[in-house]
Amino acid sequence: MVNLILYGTESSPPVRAVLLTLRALQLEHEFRPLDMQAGDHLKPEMLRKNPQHTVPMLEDGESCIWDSHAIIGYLVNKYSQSDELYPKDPLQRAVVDQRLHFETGVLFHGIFKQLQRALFKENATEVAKDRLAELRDAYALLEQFLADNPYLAGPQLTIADFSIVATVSTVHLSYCPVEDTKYPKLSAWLARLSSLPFYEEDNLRGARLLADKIRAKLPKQFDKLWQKAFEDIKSGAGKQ
Ligand SMILES: N[C@@H](CCC(=O)N[C@@H](CS)C(=O)NCC(=O)O)C(=O)O
Repeated sequence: MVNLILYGTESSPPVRAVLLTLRALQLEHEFRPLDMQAGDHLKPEMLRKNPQHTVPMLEDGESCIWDSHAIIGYLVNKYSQSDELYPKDPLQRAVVDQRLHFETGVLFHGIFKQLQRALFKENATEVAKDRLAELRDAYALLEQFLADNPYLAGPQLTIADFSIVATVSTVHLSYCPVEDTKYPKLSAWLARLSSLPFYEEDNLRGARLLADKIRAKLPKQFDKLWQKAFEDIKSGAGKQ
């Protein structure tokens, strides 16, 4: 009997990576929402469970595990009958791990968190050109990761796809659309992930929540052309 409790907020990309994994593995769990604005994650009982006070945080019986990448690997290792989502073969696993580290170091902490800090802590009203350039470089790398395969770590869906789609879909909907003409493989991959039956509930809904907050902070960057690109994407996003 599985006794899993996930703490977090659905707008958080790493939380959504865990939700996607739980769903793909059909694992029963309880989701305990935390109000991050109100500082729920900093309360003493939460700090005892996770001194780093980040979400997602997973409680499995007596054990607490945090960092989405550690959590999603753990879930497959412990609960999956098959190793498809996180292959045991050393080389295949190294490719998945590389993608997971890319998400942590480059996409999330290198780019996305910097943007969030600028917008929500420093009250910036534009995405700095350097930040956009870094993100486009990251998109170009992802395009290369997808050169020979439909998924980021090979011919089959893995936890690397869940981790990266949670962040990429958020920036795609908020300030840097994955344009089909520039990044055809990445755009097709996003559509492929979007067609998973649980994608809307476990990722898109939360991604939209956060993207709406980010876009509201960027009034100057939304001239008519820019706006139109987003309207097109938004209206098509649920159908992909
Ligand atoms: N690399 C971590 C990032 C976790 C993270 O920074 N989460 C944010 C929410 S998106 C958070 O908990 N921020 C609150 C804090 O750091 O106190 C992961 O993948 O779990």
